[in-house]
Parts: sequence; C-alpha cells; structure tokens
Amino acid sequence: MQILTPHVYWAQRHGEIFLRVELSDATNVDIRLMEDNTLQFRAQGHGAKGDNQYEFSLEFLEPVKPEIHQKSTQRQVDIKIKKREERWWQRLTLREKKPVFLGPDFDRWLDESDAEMELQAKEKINKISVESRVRKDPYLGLKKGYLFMYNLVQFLGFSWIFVNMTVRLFILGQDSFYDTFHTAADMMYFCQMMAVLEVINPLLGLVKTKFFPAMIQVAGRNVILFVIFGSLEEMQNKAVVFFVFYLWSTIEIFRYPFYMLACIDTEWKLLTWLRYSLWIPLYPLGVVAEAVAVIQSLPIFDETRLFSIPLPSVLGRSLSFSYTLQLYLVLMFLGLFINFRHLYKQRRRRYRSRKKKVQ
Ligand SMILES: CCCCCCCCCCCCC[C@@H](O)CC(=O)SCCNC(=O)CCNC(=O)[C@H](O)C(C)(C)COP(=O)(O)OP(=O)(O)OC[C@H]1O[C@@H](n2cnc3c(N)ncnc32)[C@H](O)[C@@H]1OP(=O)(O)O
Repeated sequence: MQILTPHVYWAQRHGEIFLRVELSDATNVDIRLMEDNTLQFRAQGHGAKGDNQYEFSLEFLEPVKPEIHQKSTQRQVDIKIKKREERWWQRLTLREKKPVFLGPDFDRWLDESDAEMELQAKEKINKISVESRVRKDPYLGLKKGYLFMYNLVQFLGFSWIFVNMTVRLFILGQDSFYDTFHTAADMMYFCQMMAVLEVINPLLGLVKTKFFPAMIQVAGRNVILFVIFGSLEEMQNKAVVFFVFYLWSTIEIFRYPFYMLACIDTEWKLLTWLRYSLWIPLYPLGVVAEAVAVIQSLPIFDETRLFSIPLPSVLGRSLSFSYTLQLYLVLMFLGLFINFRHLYKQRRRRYRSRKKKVQ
C-alpha cells in the first residue's frame, strides 16, 4: 500500500483550531499531539487516491492543549484542538510556507473580526440563558427582600451602637468606657440575637456563606455577650466591653451595607474594599479583646460558682465554669484561625474574579 497525504482544510476561532481531513470511511484513525506541538495523523480510508493509508503532520504556530476532539464520519474526519492561549493566529503552521495539502475550510472560515463578533454573540446568549435561569426562581424577589430588610435592620442597629459609643467617647473621654454595657447592651442583644439568622440563612440556601464560619462567628460572639457580660454584673463596668462592642460594630457598619447593595446588584468599590480589608486588623484585635474579657471573668466565675457543675462529694464541691472557659479560650484561637483563613480566601476570590473581569 502506498502512503499518501489527504487534503486537509482548516479554520480557527480565538480559542480553537478546526481541521477537516478529506477521507471517507476512515478506519484505524491514529491522531497524536507530540511535545514539539506537532500533530501526527495516520488512518486508512478512501481519499483522493482511492483506498490507502493516508498520513500527514503539522507543526502548529503556537502551543495547543494536549487533548484532541475527533469525529469520523462517512465523508471526513473532523478534528478540534484547543489553543493554549486564546488569541488569533496569523497562520496555522510554524513554517511560513503552507503545506500543499492544506487549505482554508470555507464552510467554517471567519476572519478575526467576524470571530470576535461570534464570540460576543455567544457570550451574550450565555448571559441571557444564565439570567433567565436565575429569573426562574419564583421566590427570588422575596428572598432578596428578606435579606435586604435583615441587613438594613442590622446596619441600623450596629450604626446606633457605633455612633452612640463614638459620641460618648468624644464627650466623656475614657469615662465612657465603663458604662458602655448599660447604654449599648440592649441594642447589642437585639442585633446578636438577630445574627442567629446568619447561621440559618446558609442552611436554607439563601446566601452562599459557609455554615461553619458563620456558626463560629455568631456562637463566639454570643458566648461573650450573653455568658460573660450578660450573666456577670462584675464584668459590665469593665473597659473591655467598650473595646469588644466597638470592634464588632466597626466591621458591621460596612459589612451590612455591602450585603444590602449586593441584594440590589449594586457595588460601591470603596465599600467592597472596606468589607474585605477591615477585618485584617479588626479580627485579631477583636479576638484579643474577647480573650481579655474571658480571662477577666475567670476569677469571678471561680468566686461566684455560677454555672459550676456539681460533683460527687468525694471529688469536691463543684467544677468551676472557669475550666470550661479555659477550654473555650483555646477554641477561640482555633476559631480565629478558621475564620481568618475563610475571610482571606473570600478576599482573594473577590479580587481575583474582579481582575479576571477587567482583563
Ligand atoms: C459553643 C460553641 C462555640 C464555638 C465557637 C468557638 C470559637 C469562637 C471563636 C470566635 C472568634 C470570633 C471573634 C469575632 O467575634 C471578633 C470580631 O468579630 S472582631 C470584628 C471583625 N470581625 C470581622 O470582620 C468578621 C465579620 N464577620 C464576617 O465577615 C462573617 O460573619 C463571616 C461568616 C466570618 C464571613 O462572611 P461570609 O462568609 O458571609 O463572607 P461574604 O461576605 O464573602 O459572603 C459570601 C456570599 O454570601 C453573600 N451574603 C452573605 N451574607 C449575606 C446577607 N446577609 N445578605 C446578602 N448576601 C449575603 C455575600 O454577598 C457573598 O456573595 P458573593 O460571593 O456573591 O459576593
């Protein structure tokens, strides 16, 4: 059997190369992409010179991805190869001189600007289909309305706390540290009880937040607020309450409006930046302030025996709650690590996807 070259026709798009090999009833089709970016084709079939073994090879102008999509029909063999980088090639082969067996595939041929338009049209169709899929959710308006209201209420609550504390700080100076609890605790109770919804929302699929980071955040804060400050009057006059409340409310007056805008598909760049950057100093400071509060409460729990666990008389009176809190201190730093990592990933994801969109 003679070894011959079939007629090959080609066309390109920004991301792909199409080859059409004029070989009918092809069998034993063997197509390989070599490391030097060369495509080797070998098959038996009916071509210009009748039934024969046909072969050709093409060294591409630029690198291509290693996977080959191939379809043999009664009339031809179609090959699709993905370009490694999405850009328009000046020609198909590395060699400037075009091989004699190669020609343009006029059925698929587009010049660069036509291909660009085709790409844009495809993107438009994709966008419309995504939008229409999203629009199919009949409760979307209701969900967004609920989230908007939730974020608005939290924003107003935390703003009230933040403004109240700031004004008092300006007027009373350091004295304001000591009665923060009596002026802001009711509102903080309200906001932090509402914040339990932040754990429920991802469970109901209303937001993309991961359940575990939200749970750590809400449970961690509520232990400090309800158990340490709420149940120990001795803690309520301490300056640490000021720092804890101030650090919590500082992030929330940016986080909730950021979410509110997200509910109406709006974004303010500065607000986004603040939401995804302020936690970097605030989170460790917040954990340190919370740890100080826990440490200050240990002797009070030892003294008052509040929440202590009764023990059989042979083992002593009772097990002080301060032991549980010492364990909690360890958990706090574990929680800090988990949430710091989560927030870091969220920040990277946000700014990476932003950059991609700009390019
Ligand atoms: C008894 C058991 C106890 C166990 C716990 C023991 C450990 C305790 C350790 C606790 C340490 C806590 C310390 C902490 O209290 C200290 C402080 O808070 S100091 C102040 C600084 N703090 C912060 O900056 C943290 C603020 N909090 C948060 O950011 C969140 O609570 C957190 C869960 C940590 C992360 O948020 P999230 O995962 O939601 O990130 P995103 O904002 O990127 O949201 C993801 C996507 O969901 C959309 N989303 C989320 N929520 C809403 C909403 N309410 N409304 C509308 N949309 C929402 C958001 O837009 C994102 O969507 P997309 O990806 O499309 O942009």
